[in-house]
Amino acid sequence: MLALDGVRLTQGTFALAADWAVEPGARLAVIGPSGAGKSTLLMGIAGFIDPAEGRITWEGRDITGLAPGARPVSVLFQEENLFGHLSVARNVGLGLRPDLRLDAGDKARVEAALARVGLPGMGMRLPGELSGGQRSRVALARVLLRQRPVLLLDEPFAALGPALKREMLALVGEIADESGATVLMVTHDPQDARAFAGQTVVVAEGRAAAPVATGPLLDDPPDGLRDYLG
Ligand SMILES: Nc1ncnc2c1ncn2[C@@H]1O[C@H](COP(=O)(O)OP(=O)(O)OP(=O)(O)O)[C@@H](O)[C@H]1O
Repeated sequence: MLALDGVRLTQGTFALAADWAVEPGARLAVIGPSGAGKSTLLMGIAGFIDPAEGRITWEGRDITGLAPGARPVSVLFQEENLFGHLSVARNVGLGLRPDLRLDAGDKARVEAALARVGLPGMGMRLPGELSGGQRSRVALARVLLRQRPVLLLDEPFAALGPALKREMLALVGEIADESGATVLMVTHDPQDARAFAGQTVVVAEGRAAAPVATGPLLDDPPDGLRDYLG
């Protein structure tokens, strides 16, 4: 279980409170107005922002003081997640070994991860030689290899067209099901939330609310959320 226990995250004068927990394997959409603190929430869980108050636990273990790399967490951001000068295989290999000293077994795992995301045999290419959708798949392959139980997605496919975005969300869903990962995904698109996430966290007015069932929330949103959804 991932638990946010009386957590308060601050960035400058901005503050966000969160006090809830999610079961392992849950899929959560994180929605709310621009600037409300969705990325702040993810960065707090990932360890890029230290909470001013409270603690974050994973399976009962306090992870609040751990560096990002030591947390049971992988993050996929919206911006390009790849190094342009490294081959696709080496970009993926970074998920296994940041020093890129990959032995034969590591290389086989990289190739298997590329095959899993539908890019078999593409390892020698540079990211610039791939389409946007293929680059998203490479970033996903790296996350897959890291095998962390919590996956944080910050609008990772916002730059893709609707059909490609649906395809990528379906792929993330399949991979999350296979690995049992807990997934939190920031999105501005209610359709993504419906398609991908059984539960939704609404971030607004300085609070990341406890997750609630996505369908009923979007069918009959509270006033503040209704304004945001338009
Ligand atoms: N480095 C920073 N220093 C000070 N304030 C910051 C910093 N980064 C973000 N903020 C403020 O924190 C608040 C929350 O930002 P955050 O990026 O978490 O919002 P968001 O909900 O993810 O927005 P969007 O949907 O636009 O990406 C904003 O008011 C922002 O101005």
